[in-house]
Amino acid sequence: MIQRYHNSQKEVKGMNTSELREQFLIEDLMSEGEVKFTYSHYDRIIIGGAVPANGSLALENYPMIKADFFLERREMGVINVGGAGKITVDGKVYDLAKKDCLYISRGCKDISFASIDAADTAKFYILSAPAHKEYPTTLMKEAEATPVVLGSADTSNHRTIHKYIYADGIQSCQLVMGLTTLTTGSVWNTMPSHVHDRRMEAYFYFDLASDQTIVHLMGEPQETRHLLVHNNQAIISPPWSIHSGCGTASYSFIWGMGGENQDYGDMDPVLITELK
Ligand SMILES: O=C[C@H](O)[C@@H](O)CC(=O)C(=O)O
Ligand SMILES: [Zn+2]
Repeated sequence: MIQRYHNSQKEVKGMNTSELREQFLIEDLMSEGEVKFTYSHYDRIIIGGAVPANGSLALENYPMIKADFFLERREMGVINVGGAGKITVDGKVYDLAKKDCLYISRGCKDISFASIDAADTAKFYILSAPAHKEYPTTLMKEAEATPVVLGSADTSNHRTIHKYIYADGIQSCQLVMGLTTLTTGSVWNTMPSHVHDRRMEAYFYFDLASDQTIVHLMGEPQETRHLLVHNNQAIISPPWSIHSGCGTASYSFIWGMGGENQDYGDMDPVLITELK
């Protein structure tokens, strides 16, 4: 498990490309046969990926969290972005097709990830946040999440948002999670952009062609920086930072948050004309 500490706005203004990437980009997340985690000190979110191939991968305990087991004091959200897979939670098996989401309760001990077909592996994107109580482990299929369509072709940001874990969806202590898919030809996400000082956010980009890229914008609204992000990579967005991106082709991404509230609409919008 890799650890990433906080950075102040002032510090970030002075960073060069590699410093920004070291702090805010997670490049190596989905690796066949492995489970990988990054512990971010923004709201103590753990960001991870599990790609089981032949045989299942167990969720192990990590000395860094000083717990008896991973979810002793934590909750977890998982979304599959690959082929069909299954997650076993204390003996109960949940089937996750692509874009299905599983919330796993605090207190669950034996968790393992598996693919149905080793030639078309599942790719599980994982977020975990500290949790003060148990909420039921709940599976939500993509079709069960009410889609919200935003943007338009005129502004190249036509996209569909699926909300899974949030105040009006799967119940959790603090985790918020969902995914957004751009319509072919649309390339802009989260524009107009926003900040939410009450919550950090992480984006995980997927379904981007391997020879394409996304110019991800971060930073204070009047002090933006960019990260060139490739398929299956994640970014960490501090609470004071915008998080928005423009792809060289269409793509999807998982957004997830931890912090003060689970109100999806808690965003302080930034006018496009005020961005610098
Ligand atoms: O706080 C919410 C998040 O930034 C995302 O849900 C935004 C998003 O998916 C989009 O506009 O496409
Ligand atoms: Zn946001």
